[in-house]
Formats: sequence, structure tokens, C-alpha cells
Amino acid sequence: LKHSLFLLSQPFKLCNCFKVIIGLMVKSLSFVKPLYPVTPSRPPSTVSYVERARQHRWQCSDVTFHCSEGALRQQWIQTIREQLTALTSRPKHLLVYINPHGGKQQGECIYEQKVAPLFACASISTDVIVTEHANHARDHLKTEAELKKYDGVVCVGGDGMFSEIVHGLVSRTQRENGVDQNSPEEKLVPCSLRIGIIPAGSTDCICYATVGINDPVTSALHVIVGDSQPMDVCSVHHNNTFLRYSSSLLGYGFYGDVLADSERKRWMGPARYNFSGFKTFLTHHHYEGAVSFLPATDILGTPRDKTRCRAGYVTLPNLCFCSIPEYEMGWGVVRGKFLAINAASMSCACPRSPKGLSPAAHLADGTTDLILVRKCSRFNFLRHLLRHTSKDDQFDMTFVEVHRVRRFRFTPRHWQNDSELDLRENGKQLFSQICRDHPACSCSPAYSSWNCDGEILPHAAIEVGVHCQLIKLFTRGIEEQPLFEDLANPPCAL
Ligand SMILES: CCCCCCCCCCCCC/C=C/[C@@H](O)[C@H](CO)NC(=O)CCCCCCCCCCCCCCC
Ligand SMILES: Nc1ncnc2c1ncn2[C@@H]1O[C@H](COP(=O)(O)OP(=O)(O)OP(=O)(O)O)[C@@H](O)[C@H]1O
Ligand SMILES: [Ca+2]
Repeated sequence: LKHSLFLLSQPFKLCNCFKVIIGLMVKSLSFVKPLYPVTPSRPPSTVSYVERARQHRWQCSDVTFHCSEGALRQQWIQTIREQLTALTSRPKHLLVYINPHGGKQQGECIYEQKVAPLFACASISTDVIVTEHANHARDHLKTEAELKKYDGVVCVGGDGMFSEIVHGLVSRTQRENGVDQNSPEEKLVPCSLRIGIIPAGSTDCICYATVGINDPVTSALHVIVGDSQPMDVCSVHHNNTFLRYSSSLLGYGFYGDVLADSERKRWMGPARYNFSGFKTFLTHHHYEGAVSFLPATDILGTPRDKTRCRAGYVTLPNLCFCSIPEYEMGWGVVRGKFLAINAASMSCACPRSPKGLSPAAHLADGTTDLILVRKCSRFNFLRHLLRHTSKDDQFDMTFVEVHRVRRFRFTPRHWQNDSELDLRENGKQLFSQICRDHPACSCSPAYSSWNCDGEILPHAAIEVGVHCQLIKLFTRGIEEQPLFEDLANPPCAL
């Protein structure tokens, strides 16, 4: 017990053994299956703790203490409770939103069976809202929720659900601080509440890229121990009008087309992305336009580094959101025909691509990695895609370039500066016009759509700025894997 209490008072200290106590929870005595004869005067006490398993997974284990002296036992329990209460980083009251329709539609079941018992065990009280329609969570957070009552917000769902929470919290924070979201140069006020993600979606990229695995129990344990990881958020504008925030992928061309097609096949569940991905790959459309960007020259690191964003990586939040006039001089421009224009504000690692779209991107450095894939053959594009699933460098190809940037703009060719013109109508008109002009060619439509964290944007011409560390998550980033993992012989006893 002394050993446990010592570790409890230093919850983030790592030791060299496989089992590491990160926290303790006192379980109700009624849960205990006694190992020794128990009398009413000598009930055992069970302490639950977190231990690491393989591949970034965390799990909960129990240890049962027996004490013949009632007074001493009470002292143990009292001390553990006091120590736990003293840990101010741990949340005590959470607001939970569950999307019952995300991913394989298992959100409610995952929460009730895997997460709620852990929260109860850790004495966390919860208000749970099962959403009834899209944007329910966003609008509730924006206007109604009594946020002062909570230490954090938890969403059970995928990246789209997380995006709702971000929009609700960020918009509310800006409104309460008198910040105008429509101005692309405005510095946004960071949100104070941390966000927890219990993965129950189709891609779960934000969860995977911040924890290292999409496992509901692991994520719940990171919430319980009160982890905190700051994260960048991009704001997306069109003609000085705010469109959306993005925290993972902003993708035009390939990923925009995959998403647009897959939205019509939601009934397929997560498999819709494979189907639409294959179809979009065969379609092989390219799009013409100009990308201008402000390179992040004042930071260490490039998208081609071998370093990875890992737990404990420290970034200096200075110079993170810069106004355009100050840096106008340093802007670069790339024009051409692109199969894909991707901005990855984080690695975008997910089960489909465990290293992600930009493996060296950082979660909280105030930059996004702008990946430009120029028109190339299907064969070469397939080679590029396949490299997302292997150790080979997906940027080491003549038709791919990547820049670490603080802001960027995209202007499609043929774009008319008319905000009233509907993107799809405009696209259709142009497509038919171009194809009439070149009847024999296999023309691409003039416009694709932007995939903004899994939502389609209504405009092709956009301006994007990165807001450094605008939000915080209940995670600690991906931990380095221990060099020796010997599950068969866990060496450290309690
Ligand atoms: C040949 C295999 C190549 C595999 C290449 C895999 C690269 C995958 C990179 C995924 C990056 C996901 C980034 C995260 C985006 C999320 O904000 C968003 C919302 O959840 N998800 C998607 O847009 C969902 C996007 C899902 C995209 C799936 C693309 C699948 C491509 C399949 C191409 C098949 C070609 C086969 C030719 C024989
Ligand atoms: N009750 C609801 N009914 C219908 N749609 C909902 C409801 N609650 C939330 N949504 C919407 O469902 C969409 C998809 O949700 P979610 O992100 O959880 O799953 P997903 O799209 O399968 O996973 P991923 O985003 O990881 O690919 C989101 O855009 C969200 O706004
Ligand atoms: Ca970043």
C-alpha cells in the first residue's frame, strides 16, 4: 500500500517496469470477490489502477487489500480518498454527448458497457445526452449548456461528433469574449474545458492520432487520470465569412471527392470509405488552381523529419497566430493541376494508415502540413497512396510537395468572385462548358469539394489560418513504446 500511495502522489512518474500505476480508484466494497475468509469486521478493500498493455492500450486492474484492524483499514481508505481529491487535474463532473448513429451505431452500448462503469468507479458524476439529430451537441454547447458545472466535455462518436463539440465550445468561447469569428485575422480565445473522445466512429482519426489507439477503455482512463494535451485548430473562411473549424484533415480533390461520394452511402457504415475511395481512385479527377501559403520558417522541424509528435513534446506558443500584413512578404504560390490538396494539422493517423497523412505533423505547434499532389498517372498515385500504409516516404515522389505553413489560401481556376454562386451549380455549368469545348477528352469537373474533418464545405475558394493550442484534450499525446515489452512476465509487483 505504501508503494501504491507513493506512486499515487506522483501519478505521472514512470518506472522501469511494465506495470505502472498511474492512478488509483477506490471501488465500492460490494464489488469485491474476497480471496480470503472475510468477516463483517474485516471486509477487504479493492483499489483499481491503470496499467499499460500493448500498442498504447491502457487497461484497468484491481488489487485487493486485507487488513485485520478496522481502524487501520479506515485510515487506508481515508488516505487514498484524500490523495485522489487532491489531484485537481482529474475531472469530477463531466458533460457527455453520445452519437447513437456514428460508425457501427454502437455509441450508446460502448458508453454504457465500457465507459460508464469506469467513470462511476472513479467517482466522476456525469450528465449524459444522447443526441437526437446532427448538430444537437454543437447547438446545446453553443447556447444552453451550463458549462460552469463541468470540468470537461466528453463525446462518444467519431471525428464528426468531435467536430460538433469543437464548434460548440469554440463558438461559445468567442461569443462570451466578444471575438468576431468572421474575421480571418482575429486571434481566437482558447477554450478552458478539456474534451474527451470515446471512439465510436468510422475513422476516429483524432482519437487515434492523439492516443495511439482507438480503444474506448484507454480513452476513458486518460479522462479519469486527468491528462491534458493542447491542440491546434484551423479556421476556414470564404470571402471574410467564417465557414468551419478543422482539427485534422482539410482535403480538396481526392479526399473531398471520397467524402462527397461516401456521404450518399452512410448506410454502408465505415466500409463506405473503401468503396468511395476505390471509385474515386478510378475516376482520377484532377483540379486546377492556385495555392498560396505562409511557410512556418520560425519553427524547428519540417514535414520530412523522422521525428514524431509524442507525449511530452513541448512547443512554444509564441508567434503562433500571426496577422497577414506582418508576414505578407513571405508568401509562396504554387499553381497547377492537382489530384489532391491536403492540409494535415496533425498526423491524421488512423487504423487505415497508422502513420497518417503527415507522419511528422505536430498536434500543438501552430502549423499545418500542406501536401500538394500534382496530376500524375493512376499508377503513381496508387504508389503514393500505398506508401501511407508502409514505412516508405509518401512525400519522396516527384509529383508531391509538402510545406509546413501557418496560413494558406486556395483559389480554383475559373473561380468567379461571387459568393452567391452555388459551388455545385457553378461546377456543373463549368464542367459541361469545358466538355463541350473538348468533346473527346476525359475532362475533370472544374471544382472538387473540401473535406473538412469529414464535413463537406460549400465553397472551393477558402482561406485557412492555424490557431495554436486553441483547445485541450483529455489525452497526453502518443507515448513512446517501451523498448522491452514482456507481457508474459509482468515483472513489477505492487
Ligand atoms: C491502396 C490502399 C491505400 C490506402 C491509403 C489510405 C490512406 C488513408 C489516409 C486516411 C486519412 C484520414 C484522414 C482523416 C479524415 C477525417 O477527418 C475524416 C472524418 O473522419 N475521414 C475521412 O474523410 C475518411 C477518409 C477515408 C479515405 C479512405 C481512402 C481509401 C482509399 C482507397 C484507395 C483504393 C485504391 C485501390 C486501387 C486498387
Ligand atoms: N442523433 C444523430 N442523428 C444523426 N446524425 C447525428 C446525430 N448525432 C450526431 N450526428 C452527426 O453524425 C455525423 C457522423 O458522426 P460521427 O463522426 O460520430 O461518425 P462517423 O462519421 O461514422 O465517424 P468518423 O467521423 O470518425 O468518420 C456527424 O456529422 C454528426 O454531426
Ligand atoms: Ca499542428
